[in-house]
Amino acid sequence: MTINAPRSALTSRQQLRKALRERRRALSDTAQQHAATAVCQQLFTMFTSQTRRVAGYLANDGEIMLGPTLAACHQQTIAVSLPLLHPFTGKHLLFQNYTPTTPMTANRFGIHEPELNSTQIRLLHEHDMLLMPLVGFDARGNRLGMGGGFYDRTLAHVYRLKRRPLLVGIAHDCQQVDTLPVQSWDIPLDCIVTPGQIITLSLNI
Ligand SMILES: Nc1nc2c(c(=O)[nH]1)N(C=O)[C@@H](CNc1ccc(C(=O)N[C@@H](CCC(=O)O)C(=O)O)cc1)CN2
Ligand SMILES: Nc1ncnc2c1ncn2[C@@H]1O[C@H](COP(=O)(O)OP(=O)(O)OP(=O)(O)O)[C@@H](O)[C@H]1O
Repeated sequence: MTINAPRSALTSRQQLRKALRERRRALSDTAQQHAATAVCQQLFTMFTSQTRRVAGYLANDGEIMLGPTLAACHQQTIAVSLPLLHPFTGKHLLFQNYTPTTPMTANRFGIHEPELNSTQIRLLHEHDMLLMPLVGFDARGNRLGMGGGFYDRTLAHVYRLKRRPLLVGIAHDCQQVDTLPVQSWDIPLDCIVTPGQIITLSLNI
């Protein structure tokens, strides 16, 4: 598939990404800890007795930490997966089962990910919820990520699945902007969770 976008749209996306990444990196440790706890509480209002497996991430670059959420999932026997960069394409993500004893390794961005173990890979449809770190978002559910297109490529066919995970963006409130330029390849989110709000965008919730 060839994906084209006007140069002006790409530039403003890049400028916005830089500004919003600086904004979240500027948050204090205390603000980060409050955010992590608040998001954990928000997410646990969304989990149900049917929630069996959630894909998270290990925070990087000022993203909201999911430590409290993943620990609470572990306690409540909700299985957790983490993303790892696809070893062959390098452009997609795989999701692998994660427990506190999983061997980890740093990927090419310095983010820790599970060491590849094919028996522990979990497919998209095996997840009830995918928690995706956002660089920016708007109230309509448009999302800006790190710019690698990893989530967009990985989720390109998610709507064709018979059973699919809820797509939940996680961000600080200060990452909200009025309107984000939309790209043709963007995958709409079902919901955005911040420490201060839950924005519901689809009827699936
Ligand atoms: N915590 C976390 N894990 C994640 C993601 C994420 O956004 N957050 N990803 C979501 O996609 C994937 C990794 N994607 C990333 C894309 C760009 C950069 C990044 O820092 N880029 C640098 C340039 C780095 C380089 O090329 O050496 C930069 O833009 O400054 C990091 C991760 C998989 N794991
Ligand atoms: N389905 C796809 N197939 C091929 N390339 C894609 C696809 N989706 C996105 N891309 C490419 O990925 C690049 C980054 O996209 P974009 O700026 O939307 O990143 P992002 O949404 O911030 O990143 P991410 O998905 O990693 O969070 C774009 O250059 C785009 O061409």
